[in-house]
This record gives sequence, C-alpha cells and structure tokens, in this order.
Amino acid sequence: MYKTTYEEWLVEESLDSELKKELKEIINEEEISDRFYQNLAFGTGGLRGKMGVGTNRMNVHTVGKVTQGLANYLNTNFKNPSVTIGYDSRNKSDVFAEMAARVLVANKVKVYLFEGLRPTPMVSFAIRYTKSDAGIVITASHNPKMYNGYKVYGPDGGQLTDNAANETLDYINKLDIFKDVKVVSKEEAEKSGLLEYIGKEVDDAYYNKVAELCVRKELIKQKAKDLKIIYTPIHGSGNIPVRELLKRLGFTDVTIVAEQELPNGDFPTAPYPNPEIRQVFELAIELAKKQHPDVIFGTDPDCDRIGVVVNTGDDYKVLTGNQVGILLTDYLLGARKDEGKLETKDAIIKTIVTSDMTQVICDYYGVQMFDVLTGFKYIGERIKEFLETGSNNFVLGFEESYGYLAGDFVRDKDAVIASVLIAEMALYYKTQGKNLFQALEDLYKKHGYFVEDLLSIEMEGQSGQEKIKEIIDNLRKNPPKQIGDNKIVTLADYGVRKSYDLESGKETPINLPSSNVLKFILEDKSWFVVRPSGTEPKMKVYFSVRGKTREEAQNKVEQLKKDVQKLI
Ligand SMILES: O=P(O)(O)OC[C@H]1O[C@H](O)[C@H](O)[C@@H](O)[C@@H]1O
Repeated sequence: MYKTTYEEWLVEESLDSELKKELKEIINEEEISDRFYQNLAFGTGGLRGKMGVGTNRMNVHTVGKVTQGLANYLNTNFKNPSVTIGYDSRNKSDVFAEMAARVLVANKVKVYLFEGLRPTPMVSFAIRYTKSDAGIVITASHNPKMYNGYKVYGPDGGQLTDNAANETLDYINKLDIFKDVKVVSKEEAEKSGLLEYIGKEVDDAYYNKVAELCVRKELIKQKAKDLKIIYTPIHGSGNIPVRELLKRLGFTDVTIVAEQELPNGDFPTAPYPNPEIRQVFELAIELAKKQHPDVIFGTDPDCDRIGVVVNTGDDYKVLTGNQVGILLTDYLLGARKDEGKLETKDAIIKTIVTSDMTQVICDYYGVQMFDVLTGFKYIGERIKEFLETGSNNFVLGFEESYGYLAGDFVRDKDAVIASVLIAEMALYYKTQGKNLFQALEDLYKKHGYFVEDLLSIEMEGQSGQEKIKEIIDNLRKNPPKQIGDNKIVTLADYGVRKSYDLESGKETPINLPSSNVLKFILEDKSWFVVRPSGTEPKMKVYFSVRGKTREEAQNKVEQLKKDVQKLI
C-alpha cells in the first residue's frame, strides 16, 4: 500500500521542489515505508511528527491538507470564520504558518498571523482578543529539532475538543493531498484583505493581563529588584515576553544565558529542548556559579513549559514539575488567605498522573481539587465549565510535565505567567529568609513526604506502538495483585472508565473521557500509572509514593520502580 502512495508522490508535479529532491534521494525501503505507511495522525493535539517528505511527515503538503480540512470544518460551522496563527522558533515553523495562512485565505477564511515568533500561550490569548473561531500554533513544543507540529485551538483559546477534532478529521480524510488543497500565494493573500498581521497591540494587552495576576503587588513593588534571576529561553520564543514582564514588574536583576538567548531551530546547546531534562540547565548552572542567582528559569521553545533551579547555598537543585506545582499551589492559596481572598469554591486542577500532595494541600486550605486526564486541554475545559456555571474560582492548573496556568485569559499552560508567579513566590520566601527548596522542605514536614518519579521507555515506529499497546493490554487483562512486597488494592482503568477493587471485585465508574491509561493503587495509597505518550514514541510509567521521612519515601519509590520494571 505505502508503495503506491510513494510512487504517486514520485511523479506528482505539484510536489514542493525541495521535498521532491529529498524523495529522490531516499533509497532505503524501511525509510520509504515509514514515511508513507500512514498519514501523520491528526488527533486532539493536532499533528506532530518528524519533518520531511512523505504522508507520515510534517511538510507543506501535510500542513496544507490539514488546513484545508480545518477550513472546511470552519466554513460549515461558522459564518465568515477567522483564525489566529502563531509559531515558535523551530526550523520551518514560519514556513508552515505561512502555508496555513495561504490555504485559509484561499478558502475565504480571515487570518490573524503573528508577525514573528510567539509563545503558544500568547496565541491562546490572541484567539479571544481577535475574536477568532480557531487558532493554530506551529510547534513541536519540547521535542528534538527534527520534529514539528500543528496544534489547533477552539474559539475559547483552549485546545480543540475531541468532538471538534473528530469532525475536522472527517473533513481531512475526504481530501486528496494534492488535488483538493486550495492555496494562494503570499502576495495574493496579503492583497486579499483577509490576511492581517498582528503583534504589538496584542502583546501589550497580554502583558497587562499577566502583570495583574500577581498577588502580593506591594511586595513586588518594593522588593522585586532584590531577587536575582538567571533565565534561559533555550533558543525559543520566551526570550522577549518573559524578560519584558519581569522588567515591567521590577525584577531588574535578570541575566540571560547568552548562548541560548536567540531563537535557533537547531537547538545547538540543548538537543532535547525540554526543561524536564537537566542538560538544558548546564550552561545556566555554569553561569550561576559566577553570578549566584536565587533562581534559574528555563522555558521550552514554544514557552509553555518552565523548569526551575534553586540556589540552596551550596548547590543548584533542579525542582521537578510536581514540586513547582506543589509550591505554587500552597503559595497562591496561602497568599489569597493572607489577603482575605480565599474562598471555599477556589479550585486547583491537576492531572491524574500529578502529585497527590496537591489534594492534601487543598484539604488544608479547605478548597476543591479536580483531577483530569493528561493534557492541558482538559484543564482548559474545566476552566471553561467553572466560568459557565460559576461553580468554582480557578486558581491554578498544572501538570507534572512542567506546565502551569493561572488566570482565565489563556487556556493552555503558560510559562510566561508561570515565570512571573514563581518569581513572586521566590521573592516572598526570600524576604522570609528561605529559598524555594527550604520552602518545599517545610511543606513536606507539614504534610508528609511525597516523592514522584517517571520512567519513559522509548519504542520507535509502528512496531514500537504495537508493543506499547500489547504491554498495556496485557496488564489490563491480567492485572497484578501484588508488586514486590506490596498488595495492589485498586486498578483504575481509564480506558473502560471503571475502577476495580481487586479484592472484592467491586466496580466504581470513572467520570472522565476514555483514555488508554491504567493506574495501580497500593495499600498505602502509593501508585503507578502506565500510559502511551501522546506526543513521543514512548511508554510512560509514573510513580507516586508517600513516607514519613524523605529517606523512607525515596527508598519506597526506588523499590517500586524496580518492581514495576520487572513486571513490564
Ligand atoms: O502525551 P505525553 O507525551 O505524555 O505529553 C503530554 C503533554 O503533551 C502536550 O505537551 C500537552 O500540551 C500537555 O498538556 C501534556 O501534558
């Protein structure tokens, strides 16, 4: 089957000339099969894949086809639809953004295109600012340089919901990638009056909103200059907005990691530009040894994730995504309490693979906590629900994978917002004589030690995907009742949306959409979760344990990891 498609592409006259050249040079059969055996999957996260020639790759044709499908969906469901488009610093991100704009204009869809790279969350904001019916961001977030992606957003600024994504997919599937894609040139698009470039006005509106999110405004006014920060945009789109906001708020002692300051889609100093990986902070930590900052921030290429490193006096400690989320949860709720603003309907939203300590802290402050599936779109959906029903005040949403959001003007994780709030929090603790690491230690002493860990097992290609499915299916069919010396008491199967008491067999429904995720809960409430990554060729296993001391919790998690590795 892939052979026919490959041969069609070989003789296709309208194939982009650069791609044509690339195609002719590929002789390896496996390589040909991998590029043509399927269409790059369009899921709720949009498209993501390696760049290059083929139906299973990110290129102007696959981007064009998906955009044509989106245009058909929009023209069916909205009157005179409009779309906001943004892109990050990846190679070809600007080219794909322009292609999307040209296809939309050819379909009479109005386009607001950012004049230069911007963080993903700024596009989420801009969608409602321009009153668009959808948004597109060209980015593969934190993936290595050969990847790119195409994220689609709805009119509320949140990632497309499952229903809208499925409807769009139906339109996409009806199209021939070469014959059915309408496209005009850039010049024609500009002349049509349907393409409008956006920039400064939207930026300013966004900056003003972010600055308003700070809680202890007086403290910031008086002391912001006392916090010493090192920041690295890791060659991405955070450079301007993060620095601009810190500056506006008075955080003037900010040093940038020069080697990683400018946008560069080759990510020369950080091949995996992901703040989850310690390597991205090597240069920052080197610099820190000379500059002695209080904190280091690093944001990924599309500036939706942030990593934090803390100067503990004798070392630089990299905090995990869970730890930063825990700190922010406690800080924001505590600050609201101090300001007399805390309400019982205040709410924190996190994902099912994120630290249980969140619940403990929410209980402590008497506020509500909501669990959703992995993916920030589910947090976005909940925020929308809160606003529509007035049921809760959204305070913070976060994922263990380094994504945070406060406020309701953005509906995806936002590392610009996070950097401002973390700076405020670090400043507050500094005035209390503590660094963030000590603040965290205080929380553990108060609520118990929670340790989380993650195991990512890479399994590339079609065979990898099949293998992951097989492992998870096996665990589902024959769930272990024991892991090492510990009894497993509950299996939560998010695929069938049921939770099973493994002793009594009692079933409890899970009130979340279906997703191929299994959570095994032990007697002492520790757990591990298995799920396929939705963005990378990996199977992910998450661990969470609690203990009375750090040592006890640490030992437990190590043991659990070993036991689970034996199992899979
Ligand atoms: O499916 P995974 O690879 O674990 O990735 C999960 C992550 O994917 C994207 O980055 C989403 O925007 C995040 O909200 C989500 O946490």
